[in-house]
Order: sequence, then structure tokens, then C-alpha cells
Amino acid sequence: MQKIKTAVVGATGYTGSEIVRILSQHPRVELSLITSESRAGEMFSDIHPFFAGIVDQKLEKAEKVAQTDLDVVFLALPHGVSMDYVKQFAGQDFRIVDFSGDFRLPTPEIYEQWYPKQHSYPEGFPNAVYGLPELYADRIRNAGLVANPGCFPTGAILALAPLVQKGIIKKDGIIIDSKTGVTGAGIKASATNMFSNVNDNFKAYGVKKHRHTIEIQSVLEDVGGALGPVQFTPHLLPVDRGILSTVYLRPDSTGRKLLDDNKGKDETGKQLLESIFKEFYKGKTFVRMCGQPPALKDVRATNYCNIYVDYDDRTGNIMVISAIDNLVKGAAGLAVQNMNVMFELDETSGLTHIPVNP
Ligand SMILES: NC(=O)C1=CN([C@@H]2O[C@H](COP(=O)(O)OP(=O)(O)OC[C@H]3O[C@@H](n4cnc5c(N)ncnc54)[C@H](OP(=O)(O)O)[C@@H]3O)[C@@H](O)[C@H]2O)C=CC1
Ligand SMILES: CC(=O)N[C@@H](CCC(=O)OP(=O)(O)O)C(=O)O
Repeated sequence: MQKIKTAVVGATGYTGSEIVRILSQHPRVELSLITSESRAGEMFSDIHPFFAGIVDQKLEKAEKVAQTDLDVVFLALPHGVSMDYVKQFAGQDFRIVDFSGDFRLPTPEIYEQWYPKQHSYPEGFPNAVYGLPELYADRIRNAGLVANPGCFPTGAILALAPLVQKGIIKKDGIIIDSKTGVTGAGIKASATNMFSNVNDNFKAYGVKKHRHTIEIQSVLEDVGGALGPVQFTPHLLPVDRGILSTVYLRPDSTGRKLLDDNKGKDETGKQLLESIFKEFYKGKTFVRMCGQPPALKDVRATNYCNIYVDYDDRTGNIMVISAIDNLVKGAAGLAVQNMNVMFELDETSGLTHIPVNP
């Protein structure tokens, strides 16, 4: 059977090397090209010795992309850099999955309100499809440019979409509290994420202004209509990988009636909420509804998103807790899942890893 010819641009970084890890074991993929601008000419496995004997392939410059026969190109590049590559590759035969935030938002104007750069390729927006297959598989199937979601938005949107669509929560006052591992910040340690500042420590950052706020808000509004401003706060955990998000919601009058009517009956509020999620994610292998709050190690190094939902009848809050691996379901695994959808493979192809725990 013919293999899908793939390239990874920016393969030395955290998400770039993570997608090389996944693609190198994908039964339907040929890893045709891996690139780096700063390390071109070097062996990938010399830079990342954990690939020794597995991916002993030379890194090329990205200019090699245009000269290579490819079906799909993964751009594992920073925001503000990706857009120039997407522009440069316009009109080529291959399809693109972009890991950055450059094409995730509805318009270039909104992008420029939340990212510190003028967009160099606004013409790319109408063709970009938001790459969350649990919501948009039909759009992704034929897309030329897939904007792979941000890591926080993936966990937060999967935790919220079923209830937003069902229309049983108040549109105002959605609170998302997320905790992430350090690899979310990329391979180059800044003062914020250097060992001595992260180890044995914990703090919030991006308060009131993190760019993922608008990404989460835009997608949820696409799913369920206008919402009041979403409150999103990320925190930096002293762990390598993983994002745990806790979402607090108020049921609206319909939701409250549904939940309160259930008091003392066979089906508790928790079970009622779970049934909404199970219905919404029917047939979606990578979303797992759990009977207990998830832990990061329940999903580590896998494409799973584990979700716990509950109703607290003391406070009247609905709580949803989700866990993902930021490098897999939050980036590289999701990109491969998107590729599987685009090339009409089984969605789980190459993504059947079991979590590493402990
Ligand atoms: N880390 C995460 O958990 C997630 C990251 N993302 C997004 O994925 C993208 C990559 O992130 P991540 O892997 O963490 O980042 P890293 O910093 O780890 O890697 C970025 C890569 O981009 C390359 N690069 C940097 N600047 C340039 C440039 N000017 N031209 C060409 N190549 C360049 C570097 O390669 P070299 O120096 O070898 O050329 C490096 O390999 C980002 O857009 C990020 O926001 C999305 C979801 C989750
Ligand atoms: C720890 C840390 O710094 N995390 C990053 C998450 C980046 C990410 O993965 O998402 P994008 O693709 O949108 O950049 C941050 O908060 O900016």
C-alpha cells in the first residue's frame, strides 16, 4: 500500500521531535524529510540520542521542501514564523498542518489583537480549518491548511464543548483554570522556565491576557453561539508534560431544573452530565470519560484526553476536569490524528500508545 510522504519542518524542537517519534512508527507513513535551519546537515539522532538506530536521518534546510515529493508538511515552528512558510508554500500540491497559532483565529484582525505581530499572510485565513477532529472532522477531511489547536485550548474546549452545545449552562462566567508542564514553552529555556525557577515551585502566568483565551472563546462560540468573556488562567507546573484543566460552570435555568429534578432519583446530576458527554463523544476514541478526576500520568505520552464531570449541589457549580499530554494530544498526536482524517485512514492509526504510568 502506498505510504503518505511527510515532512516535519522544525524537527529539532519539542513538538517537532515528538511528531517524528509518532510518525516513525506510523504504519502508513514515510518520513521523507526533516528540517532544521540551525542544525541542517547534522544527524537527527546525534541531536536527540533517544532516536539512535531509529531515526538516523540527516536534517535538511526547509528550502528542500519545495524540491521533495510530499503529501503533507507539518510546520512545528514558532508563531510569527509559520505564517511565512505557509505563504511560501501556497500553491504547492502538499497539504499543511501548522502547529502555531498563526491561522487558528477567525480573522487576521483578531490575531493582531492577541499576538505581538502583524500577520504577513492574511490571505491564508479563509482556507484554514481549525484542527480539532472531535468537532470538525468533516471540515478537516478536505482542508489544504489545518491550524492545529493550541495545547490549552484542546483540553479546555474538549471539556466544555458538550455542555456549550447542549445549551444548559449560563453564557457568562465560564472559568478555566489550567496547569501545564514546562515543555509547553518549547525547547529553549527562558528565565521563566529554567530549572531553578520551575523546580519546587508553582505560579500563574499570562493572567487576563493569555492568547489562548480568545482561541477557546472563538471555538466555543462556533459550537454553541455567543458567550460572555471566558476567564482563562494558565499555571506552570514543575513537570515535563501534561495539562490539567479545571472548568467551573453555572447551569442556566434549564440546566438547574434538569439537575435538581434528578435529586434523589436513580440518575444523579453527575450521571446526567456524563450521559451528555458520552453522547457527544460517541465513537471518539481519544476522549475517555472517567469516574474519578484524571491525573496527568493517565494520559502521558498518548493522544488521550481524559475527562471527569460532576455537579456540586452544595455550590450549584458544574465542574469539568480534563487531562491531556501537551506534546501529544496538545500538539503532535493531534496533528497525526488530523493527518489520518485528511487521508481517510483510521483516526487512531499510529496513535495507539498506552500511557506511561508511573
Ligand atoms: N510545546 C508545546 O507543548 C506546544 C507547542 N505548540 C506550538 O508548536 C510550535 C512549535 O513549538 P515547540 O516545538 O514547543 O517549539 P521549540 O522551540 O521547541 O521548537 C521550535 C522549532 O522551530 C525552529 N525555528 C525557530 N525559529 C525558526 C525560524 N525563524 N525559522 C525556521 N525555524 C525556526 C527551531 O528549529 P531549528 O533551530 O533547529 O531551526 C525549533 O526546532 C509553536 O508554534 C508552539 O506554539 C502547540 C501546542 C503545544
Ligand atoms: C508553559 C508555556 O509557556 N506554555 C505555552 C503554551 C504554548 C502552546 O503550546 O500553545 P501555542 O501553540 O499556542 O503556543 C504558553 O503558555 O505560551
